[in-house]
This record gives sequence, structure tokens and C-alpha cells, in this order.
Amino acid sequence: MDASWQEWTAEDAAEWIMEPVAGDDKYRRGVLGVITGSPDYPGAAVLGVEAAHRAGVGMVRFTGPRAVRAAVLARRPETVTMAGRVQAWLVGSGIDPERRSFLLQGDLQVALASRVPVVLDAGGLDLVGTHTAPTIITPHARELATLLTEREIDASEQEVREDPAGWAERAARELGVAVLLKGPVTHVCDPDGDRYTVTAPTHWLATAGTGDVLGGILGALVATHHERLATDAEVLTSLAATAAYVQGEAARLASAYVGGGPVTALDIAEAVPGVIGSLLAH
Ligand SMILES: NC(=O)C1=CN([C@@H]2O[C@H](COP(=O)(O)OP(=O)(O)OC[C@H]3O[C@@H](n4cnc5c(N)ncnc54)[C@H](OP(=O)(O)O)[C@@H]3O)[C@@H](O)[C@H]2O)[C@@H](O)CC1
Ligand SMILES: Nc1ncnc2c1ncn2[C@@H]1O[C@H](COP(=O)(O)OP(=O)(O)O)[C@@H](O)[C@H]1O
Repeated sequence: MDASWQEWTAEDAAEWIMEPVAGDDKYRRGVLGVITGSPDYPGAAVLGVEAAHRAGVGMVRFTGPRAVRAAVLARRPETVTMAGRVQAWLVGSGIDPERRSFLLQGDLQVALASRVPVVLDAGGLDLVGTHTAPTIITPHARELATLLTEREIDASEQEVREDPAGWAERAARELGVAVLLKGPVTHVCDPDGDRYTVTAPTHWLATAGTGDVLGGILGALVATHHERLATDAEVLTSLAATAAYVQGEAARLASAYVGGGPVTALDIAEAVPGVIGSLLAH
């Protein structure tokens, strides 16, 4: 690996966990707006919302089709489905970009016009460049290749897998946003030259829905750091590296709990509070 990439450590991550203080309430802590899931992929919405709650956000406001809302509320009744002000957005997990409904297009326009920081995942990746708010994209190799090819930068999934550092940097430069490129080693960078890696501590992470969980953790961290982000958008990369670190450690912890056995995405979300607790004790 290129020596200019810095591996993110527990000490680094511990600096980016916002602990509540006496003067806080749910709004001061930060509200995350979530537009994820679809009738085809309701589970992605459930997983992201679960992870955001577990990562310690003030509130989650969820927007989505009725059946998806019902699934989210069945798992996490703490979620608010009434529209209102938010401090950050998580958009795209479990959404098919080819099948965005009229209603969804309207919700996306409102979200992206609000100028608060945005995490774009999966079916929201093509929205990059349509708004001016601080933005981080969270593709895996195939999604990054597709996104770049759509912007007339030819890239194949194989090429991205072979040189994730190079393609993550190129994407950040060409698209003008922060990039978290998922993989066994996750690469996080931005156009200003911040470059961090997070090496997954277990390969059990390679299972359906763990990326949706990562989106929820990152959304929560972005929402809880909204005040800092208002003056310093560059910290998006530190928050993203922290999210990947927390996700990886949660997977390790969940797997250790079953003697090194397999974990599901929901197991990982449920292990997030334990990881955050140990980071705070650091
Ligand atoms: N619980 C949920 O709701 C979950 C929801 N999720 C949500 O799903 C959405 C899509 O995410 P993704 O990563 O699958 O997207 P994408 O890059 O388009 O991949 C498609 C490519 O994979 C390939 N392929 C398919 N099957 C294959 C096979 N058996 N073996 C080998 N290849 C196979 C397929 O190839 P094809 O079959 O077309 O030849 C195509 O190239 C996204 O919104 C995400 O958030 C996920 O997080 C999971 C949990
Ligand atoms: N071989 C691997 N070892 C460890 N972690 C992996 C491996 N492959 C993928 N990951 C991680 O698993 C997660 C998968 O996310 P993603 O590809 O978005 O899947 P999904 O869409 O099913 O949620 C990412 O956080 C990625 O970094």
C-alpha cells in the first residue's frame, strides 16, 4: 500500500465519537434524515436506520414508501416519519436508481436543496454533483466503476479492485467530493488530500447488508458533528474512517461473541454500542 495512506486507529476513531452533555437534547445532538429502501429492498432501510440509532444519533427522520416505513417502525419505533428539519442526510441504500418514483424524486430534491451534509450510497450515487452541500459517497468497487463510467471516465470493477487507492483518489478529484470506497481495505479520501485506510478485522463482513449498516453509522456521525461540519467540511473523511472502523470492530465483536463464527448485518448493528462504549473509555 502507498505509504501516504494512513491506517485509521482506535485512538483516531475515539476522537470522533460525540458524547452527550448535560445541555443536550435530541435536536442539539443532531437529527439524521434517511431516504433509503424501496419495496424491492425494504431491509436496507431497516438496517441503516437500526445502525444510525445504535451509533447514538439524536433522532432519525425516515422518508420512504408506506411498506418500507412500516418495516422500519416495526424494528425501531424510535424513528420519526414526520417530515421536518434535519442536520444531515443519508440517501440511496436499497434504492434502484432506474426505478425512482415521482414522490421519491421530490423527496430527494428537497433533501439535496437543504444544504446540510449528505451521505450518498448505492442507488443515490448518481446524484453526486447535483447539489452543493458537503458530500461523501460510499460505493463498492462495482458501483464506483459504474459511477465513473457514467461520467465518461472509463473504469471497470476489476480495475477498481486492483487499485482501490488510485481510483478512490481519482474519484474524489474528478467528482469533487469525499469518497469512502468499500472493500476488505476501505479507502477514504477527499479532494484536499486526506487519505485514510481501514482494514477490516474480519472477512465475515462480506455479507449482504453490511454496507447499509455502514451508511447508518456514518449518517449518525455526520449528524452528531453537524456544528463542526458547518465550518469545516473536511472532517467528513475523519467521520467516514471512524464509521468504517466502528463497523469493522462491531463485526469483530459480534463474531467473537459466537466464537469466531459468522455474523449478520443486524448482528453488526447491534454490536455498535459496545464498540462506541469502548472507544469512549479510550
Ligand atoms: N436486505 C437488503 O435490503 C439489502 C439491500 N441491498 C441493496 O441492494 C442494492 C444493490 O446492491 P448490490 O451491491 O447488489 O448492487 P450492484 O452493484 O448493482 O450488484 C449487482 C451485481 O451483482 C451481480 N450479481 C447478482 N447476483 C449474483 C450472484 N449470485 N453471483 C454473482 N454476481 C451476482 C449482478 O450481476 P448479474 O446477475 O446482473 O449478471 C450485478 O452485476 C443496493 O441498493 C443495496 O443497498 C444490499 O445491501 C443487500 C441487502
Ligand atoms: N472480503 C472482505 N473482507 C472484509 N470486509 C469486506 C470484504 N468485502 C467487503 N467488505 C466490507 O463489507 C461491506 C459490504 O458493503 P456493500 O458492498 O455495500 O454490501 P451491501 O450492499 O450488501 O450492504 C463493506 O463495508 C466492505 O468494506
